[in-house]
Amino acid sequence: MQECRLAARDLACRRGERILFAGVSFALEPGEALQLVGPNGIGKSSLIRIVAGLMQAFGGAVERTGACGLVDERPALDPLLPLGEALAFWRRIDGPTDNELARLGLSDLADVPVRYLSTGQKKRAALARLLGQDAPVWLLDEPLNGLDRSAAALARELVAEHCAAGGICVIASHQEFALPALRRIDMAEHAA
Ligand SMILES: Nc1ncnc2c1ncn2[C@@H]1O[C@H](COP(=O)(O)OP(=O)(O)OP(=O)(O)O)[C@@H](O)[C@H]1O
Repeated sequence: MQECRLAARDLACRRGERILFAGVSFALEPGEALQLVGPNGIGKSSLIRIVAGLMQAFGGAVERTGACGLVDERPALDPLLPLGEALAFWRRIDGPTDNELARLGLSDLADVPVRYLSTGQKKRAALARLLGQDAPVWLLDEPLNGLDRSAAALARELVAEHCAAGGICVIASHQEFALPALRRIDMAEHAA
């Protein structure tokens, strides 16, 4: 696993004219995970996007060592391509990987265009892409949404394995995660 660290100092976020949150700080070392909790609209996804570098913070700073992989509701897979080819596109960039299709129970869907996949199958495909990416910092926005019980159990297992291997994970989720080194931030405590 590539070296990794992730820290946020006094982060604040503004969307439109509204300050969503302020004063969010954390520091994660290899093997540690952070769960963001709080009601709908409090700013969990916004915080994930700031940490991913997709949105500018209104205040504060993020320091990250190591590549990050993001899973949110928009899988980075070409909707027009069969799933196998859509993942192969990334494999050409990320390098060869173990058979992540099989791990996610997607082997039979390699020929199905991404746009025809169900919600849960798309989420599994996004997790397959994440595995292939081999990034030490995982940013997971509602990773269990749409997954059936066994796929949700697998996703939790993947997160636990990733942390056990020295990775870092930030998870925005309303579901419980049981991890040895899990911290929680209740975003409601930082609402501005
Ligand atoms: N482009 C935008 N301009 C203004 N406000 C926005 C924009 N995008 C999102 N918002 C608002 O920012 C707030 C926070 O949204 P965000 O998706 O970060 O919340 P969340 O905590 O992840 O919610 P959920 O639990 O429903 O996923 C919401 O009130 C949303 O309407």
